[in-house]
Amino acid sequence: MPLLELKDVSITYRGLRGTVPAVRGVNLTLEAGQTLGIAGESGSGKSTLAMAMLRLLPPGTDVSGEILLDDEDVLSMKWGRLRAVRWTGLSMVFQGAMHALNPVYRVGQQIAEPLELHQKLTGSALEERVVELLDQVGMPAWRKDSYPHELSGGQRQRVMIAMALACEPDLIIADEATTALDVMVQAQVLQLLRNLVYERNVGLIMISHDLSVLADMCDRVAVMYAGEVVELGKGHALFTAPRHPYGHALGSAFPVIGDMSARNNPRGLAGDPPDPSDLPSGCPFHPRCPVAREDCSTVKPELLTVPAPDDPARLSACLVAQDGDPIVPAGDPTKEPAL
Ligand SMILES: Nc1ncnc2c1ncn2[C@@H]1O[C@H](COP(=O)(O)OP(=O)(O)OP(=O)(O)O)[C@@H](O)[C@H]1O
Repeated sequence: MPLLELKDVSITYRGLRGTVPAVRGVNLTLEAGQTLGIAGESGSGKSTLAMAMLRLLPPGTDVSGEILLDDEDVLSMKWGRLRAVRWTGLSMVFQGAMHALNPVYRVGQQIAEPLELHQKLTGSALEERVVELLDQVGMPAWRKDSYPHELSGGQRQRVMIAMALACEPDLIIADEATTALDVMVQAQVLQLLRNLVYERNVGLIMISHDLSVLADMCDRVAVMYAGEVVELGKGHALFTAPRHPYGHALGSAFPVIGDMSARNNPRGLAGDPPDPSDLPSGCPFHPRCPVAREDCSTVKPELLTVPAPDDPARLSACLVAQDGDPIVPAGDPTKEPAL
């Protein structure tokens, strides 16, 4: 049984300016001890999906489908159970730690809170655990007495990670958790997350704009476009041999670790992602797609198996790739993906 299973998850925001279908029909699974990356441009629905897993979306938002954590549907949990699950089952490290920490409490108190509440720790046992958690994220014990404004951005982010680890959750969702950190601290935090996965069999979901981090860290990566998963495959293979033109464009816009040709040929993608409340017909990517055919504007591609080297189970929602045709136009300056 997978640790996490998302079945046909769709999410629609409802507001004064109408409805926004931000996530549509997402199916994903994650096993314990595995890392799943979620990639995609800004607005593709990555954070919305993560917030739904913790049921943190604004009231009135429609969420359909199932989000099964250890076979228990997060969407139908009672409030008390959900509160416990948010720390002990899955926890999230948000982007922007400054806003997530409470400015009037010392960081040690903030790390202690879930431990008091959910693990009933008190006194010296509580203090020891706080210090141990700070140590795990590379911070000295005396930092427990600091206020958030006395810490650097990287230190605050590490405090957030210590809080997320506090109750030893089975699943951690890291949403751009390392993006704002300098390279050295980022490497430290990534190593910490890796250790948790390997040593404690934690499941990790990493949401990041930094594809080199995803390629390096993740067993599998889901590429999202306009609220849908358009490609799903093995971490590194997905960026070296994409099977969707959007995956290719994303991969060639960012350097992939160890692939100097991509580094020398960074290339952005023309145009903007579509407005989720006014999606194009057919494949939502077709207006920006360099290899779109006529039927791409009328036929909505399903997510089907399109094998790639080292990744026979790759899934791609692209009619061109599904027909075995090149997903990169002739003469494209970026590296042709291996066929
Ligand atoms: N509270 C909200 N009300 C209405 N629409 C929203 C709300 N939050 C997000 N959206 C819309 O939902 C879509 C998905 O947004 P989301 O933040 O999930 O994308 P993302 O891929 O995480 O982007 P980023 O990388 O910038 O965080 C966007 O079109 C966004 O404008």
